[in-house]
Amino acid sequence: MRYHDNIARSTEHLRAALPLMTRQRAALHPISYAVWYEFVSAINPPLSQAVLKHTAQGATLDEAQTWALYREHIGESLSSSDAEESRRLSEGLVRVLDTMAASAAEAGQETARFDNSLNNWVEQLLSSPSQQTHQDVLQELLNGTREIRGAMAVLQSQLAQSRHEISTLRDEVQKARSEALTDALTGLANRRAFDQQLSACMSNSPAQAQQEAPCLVLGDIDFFKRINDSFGHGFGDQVLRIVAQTLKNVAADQALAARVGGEEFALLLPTASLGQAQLLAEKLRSTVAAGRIRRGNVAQDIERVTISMGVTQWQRGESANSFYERADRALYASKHGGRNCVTVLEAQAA
Ligand SMILES: Nc1nc2c(ncn2[C@@H]2O[C@H](COP(=O)(O)OP(=O)(O)OP(=O)(O)O)[C@@H](O)[C@H]2O)c(=O)[nH]1
Repeated sequence: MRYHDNIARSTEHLRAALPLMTRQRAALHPISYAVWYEFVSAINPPLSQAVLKHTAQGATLDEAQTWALYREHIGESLSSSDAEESRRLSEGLVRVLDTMAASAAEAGQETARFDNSLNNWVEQLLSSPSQQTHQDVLQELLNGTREIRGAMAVLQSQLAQSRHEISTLRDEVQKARSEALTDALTGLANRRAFDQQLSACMSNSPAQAQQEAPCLVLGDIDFFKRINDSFGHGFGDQVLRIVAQTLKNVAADQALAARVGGEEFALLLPTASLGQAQLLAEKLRSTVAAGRIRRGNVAQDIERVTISMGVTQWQRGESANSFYERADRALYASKHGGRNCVTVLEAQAA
């Protein structure tokens, strides 16, 4: 998932995006919402520039332009499940907006009618000295006021209902966002969250060569297939959850812990020396190796679980792929070196 604003920020973006969206010629659908959300949250500079270019001198975006901007600057980064979730939530948003717009229009008509009546009544009062006319007009005024009060009460309750729906939608957006970044089995960050953090880490890394750059620790459970084959997939899952918990404990607040593949894990340290990353990897390796995992209620320990690790540090200017591949090479050096060990690969030596 590419969006990680908290509720307050995303509500601000929603408020900023809605008026912009409704000003365009394109319909209010998930695609236009994605374009305007990314525009107002400034997370996608190329998209923002393209939008500004298209909307220079008061021009508005039509359907085809909106889709083209989406395809060129957003589309490929969204998975189909994101798109489906986004479609569902945006439909909800459009429904709420439609209801609010209809209620506001109705209340507006009601107020205009009342205003007309008021003018008539004032004219009648001023032009007729008759007591009876005065009484009739006052009665009509009373009835008219009751009606407008009733219409306002309906509008207020519809607005309260819309507020409630928006708040539910906001919660759903938040939940969807968090689910899209979390590995369902282990609760760790998933590969997508990891990739996002990795590129954020690389772009936020200080330019000075003497400051520490991000380090990456990759770990892969040894002979995991054998664990699955011997004790079943359910037990394999349990092992994955326990190793993930160990990762979380070891990483604490020093590193992002993620499950990046079936039985493959990663620790991303935003700023650390290679030595510190190696120490963390060693701590993780030894903690996993020292643990014993019990199968259900059977009071019998299985063979210990071990994990092989690869460690490296980002070299300024290199791509995320090259950084990740070096950590992977270090990991496979550990596998070929007998497993249950840590291999460190420096960028210059790779
Ligand atoms: N239980 C369970 N197994 C999984 C999951 N994802 C992948 N696997 C299994 O993980 C196993 C990985 O096996 P291999 O890639 O052969 O690796 P390995 O047996 O750990 O061997 P080495 O890595 O060489 O030590 C496969 O049997 C996959 O089916 C999962 O979510 N749950």
